[in-house]
Amino acid sequence: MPDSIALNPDGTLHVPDHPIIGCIPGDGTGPDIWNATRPVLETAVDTAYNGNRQITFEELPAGEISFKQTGEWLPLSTLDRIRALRVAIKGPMTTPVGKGMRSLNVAIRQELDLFACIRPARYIRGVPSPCSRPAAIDMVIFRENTEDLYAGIEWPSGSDEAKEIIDLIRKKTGKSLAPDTTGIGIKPISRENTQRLVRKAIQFAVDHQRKSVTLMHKGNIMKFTEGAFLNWGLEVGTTEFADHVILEDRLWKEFNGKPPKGSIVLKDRIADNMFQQVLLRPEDYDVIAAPNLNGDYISDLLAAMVGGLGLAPGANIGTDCAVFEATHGTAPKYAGKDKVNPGSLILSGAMMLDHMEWHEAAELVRDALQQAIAAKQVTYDLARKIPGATEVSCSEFGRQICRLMTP
Ligand SMILES: NC(=O)C1=CN([C@@H]2O[C@H](COP(=O)(O)OP(=O)(O)OC[C@H]3O[C@@H](n4cnc5c(N)ncnc54)[C@H](OP(=O)(O)O)[C@@H]3O)[C@@H](O)[C@H]2O)C=CC1
Ligand SMILES: O=C(O)CCC(=O)C(=O)O
Ligand SMILES: [Mg+2]
Repeated sequence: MPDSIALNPDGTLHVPDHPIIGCIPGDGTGPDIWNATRPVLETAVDTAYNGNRQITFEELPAGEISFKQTGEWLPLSTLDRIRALRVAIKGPMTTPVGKGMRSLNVAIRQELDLFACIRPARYIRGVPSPCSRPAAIDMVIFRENTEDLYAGIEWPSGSDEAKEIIDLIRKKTGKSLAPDTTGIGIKPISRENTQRLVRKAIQFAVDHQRKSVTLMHKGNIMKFTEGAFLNWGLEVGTTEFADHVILEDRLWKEFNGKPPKGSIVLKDRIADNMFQQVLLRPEDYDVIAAPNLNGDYISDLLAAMVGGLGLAPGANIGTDCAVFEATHGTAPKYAGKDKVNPGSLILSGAMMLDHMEWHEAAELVRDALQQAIAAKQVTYDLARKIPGATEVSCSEFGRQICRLMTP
């Protein structure tokens, strides 16, 4: 009988052999990539466990489809059901620009307190990359997922609230802002939310024998938000992980730049420099911990470095539940055309299987995806850059991965 995933008293997951997992197909190209991904995950589980394990996907309403059917963009019942099921996978959802409702994707993360957005960027052989040494790219972003400018505290120019804040700023700082044309946005960054994110990033580095964790911030300019992110992050590293972590100045003073075996170098980089560093010296960067906006920006850059958004997976992880989703958005111009690369959601599904400790199935998915790329039967985004490649549709790419997994 299908059953929900539960939490053990120590916080680990208890996954039954027939778990129910929530799924939200999403908007735009979301249904295309979800329809290609679902059979891949089902086939992987069936093959890895000889039919003894099976996922039942339960579709949950959210986004445009939900609004048309129920009048609600993100029903509370969907959030409750994800809480109860503990694990879900979703396609992207549309957010209007400069007007309209706030992001449903961000709302899911905030409402479920999925505080860590984890986005690996690892080069897959055969994928075209704009970088000269793509094989050196193996980074994992830990993006704070609940606060920063994404908190959604903002007022439009000319509103009473904006004028009130502008008055307050004038009184407190003596600085005049143009009262009628200035829009106001608030950037909250807290010690608690920073430290739980950085803690998770360093713990990941310890558990996976990674070489460094880099705190990416703009603390020279935004001293009490991004600068505080750095200070609070360093505090976690140097107190809670003192046995593992070594700071860069000590690394050079005492070890001539060569980290002692088993240590994790805790670095910090100002955000603008960080963009050129990862491009020019990818081997020097490993785990990256960043506030929400920096994490969003660097995610798409790292995705481009390993082949584009079509191959960029992600996970939103909290204490009680987790929601897996691609890094990219709805790519609306391709919606319903069965064209885009489902690889990003397929690899997010592999992360989900790892999260459930179904590593054999996760490995099958990753291996088959690599084989499909090696066979040069790929979607448009890769086909346009791989000499001699044949373009296949989104669904065909998924079917090909299924075939490659089937004995
Ligand atoms: N988590 C979420 O649900 C997210 C939602 N969004 C939302 O999505 C909407 C569109 O955002 P936009 O800025 O255009 O960004 P998108 O990520 O949707 O698309 C940008 C470009 O990336 C490429 N791309 C995206 N997905 C794929 C894929 N699966 N396979 C191959 N290439 C892909 C395409 O490039 P090319 O044109 O070169 O083919 C596409 O035009 C917005 O409403 C935004 O708010 C955005 C990000 C995340
Ligand atoms: O929610 C959105 O519309 C955009 C979110 C986004 O870009 C991201 O999470 O990477
Ligand atoms: Mg983004």
